[in-house]
Amino acid sequence: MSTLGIAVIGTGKMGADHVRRIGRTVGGARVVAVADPDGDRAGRVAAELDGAGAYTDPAAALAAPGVEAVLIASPGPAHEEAVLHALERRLPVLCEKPLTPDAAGALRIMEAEQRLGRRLVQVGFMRRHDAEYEELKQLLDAGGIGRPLFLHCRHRNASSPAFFTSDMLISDSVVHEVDAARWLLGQEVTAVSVLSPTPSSAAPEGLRDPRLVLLETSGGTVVDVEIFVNCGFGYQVQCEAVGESGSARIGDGHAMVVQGAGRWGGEIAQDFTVRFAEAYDRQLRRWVAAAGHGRVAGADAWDGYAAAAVSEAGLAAARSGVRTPVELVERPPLYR
Ligand SMILES: NC(=O)c1ccc[n+]([C@@H]2O[C@H](COP(=O)([O-])OP(=O)(O)OC[C@H]3O[C@@H](n4cnc5c(N)ncnc54)[C@H](O)[C@@H]3O)[C@@H](O)[C@H]2O)c1
Ligand SMILES: O[C@H]1[C@H](O)[C@@H](O)[C@H](O)[C@@H](O)[C@H]1O
Repeated sequence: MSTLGIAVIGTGKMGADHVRRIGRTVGGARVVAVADPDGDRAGRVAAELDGAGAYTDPAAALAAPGVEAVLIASPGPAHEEAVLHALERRLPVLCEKPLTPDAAGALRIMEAEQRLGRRLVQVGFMRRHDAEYEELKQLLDAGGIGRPLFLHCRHRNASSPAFFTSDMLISDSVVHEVDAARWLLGQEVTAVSVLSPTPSSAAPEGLRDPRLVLLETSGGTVVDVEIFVNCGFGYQVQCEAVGESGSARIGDGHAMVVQGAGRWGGEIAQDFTVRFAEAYDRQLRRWVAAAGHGRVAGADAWDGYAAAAVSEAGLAAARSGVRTPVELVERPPLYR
């Protein structure tokens, strides 16, 4: 059986995790090159692989022998350049979220794809591949709880990395809920408001954590998102949909519940690599299968662009304290 040769750009936490998944749990693909400006890190990841080249320059990794597809797991601001290089080579791309932190960068990627006349870019919005999210979408699509009125979302991380900024609570974290809401509801987000309480005393100095983000949608649904990236106790991603005739909730965790000594309870995942392990596997398997045929199997560049436009409006709303409308360009035919 032929296998898809993948170059992985960025070998930090997520890139190294994807490399392990491609080797262990995803069939039909192999990593043939990795790139990271931190050459030691790239070298350590490549050393675990059979014959993969390690590079400090992403462009050199894309030009390496056997590269047929690209997985980008560098920080968000570096995504645009890497995606455009991959498109110049007509390579299918799985780009970690956010596609770009800003709408203008995502538009440039869409323009490059339109010049090629093909969609080659998939965005790593992995919740679209999570079994619980898929079940909720099926229920909503089937009208199982009637017209959706609210999505109540909670997104909590045990702690944030040192490089995390107040803007990233919106552009790097809430961007997941933006995509999930657009996908679950089949609607665009039209306006954003942000409320920021007095920061938690556990938040690093200067970080506006937590925040409450309100999204209004084209179909009149209201989505509230609590984002709290230093909650201390674990990784929690929950979503309750409330419709005209019922409600449905996902993300409560399904670990064993233990009762004893006047208490009952279970464990909370500490990290996204645990909570979304199966979703990352499924995302990779679907992408590998689709990329082999020049297709995408998940969020595309339009979805990446729409999410970036909502993030931009969210950042403006957070600064001004004023409800901010989302301006989208007309959806090009390639993405309809
Ligand atoms: N889908 C998810 O649940 C999820 C989870 C975590 C991270 N992410 C995303 O994955 C990406 C990486 O996040 P991370 O947590 O692994 O960060 P990280 O800091 O652990 O790793 C980033 C790596 O990219 C390297 N890098 C920096 N600039 C680069 C460039 N120009 N080209 C190539 N590599 C470069 C860094 O040296 C580092 O090794 C981000 O886009 C992040 O939002 C997604
Ligand atoms: O980059 C990470 C990742 O996307 C996680 O899924 C999310 O929970 C974090 O908030 C974010 O910082």
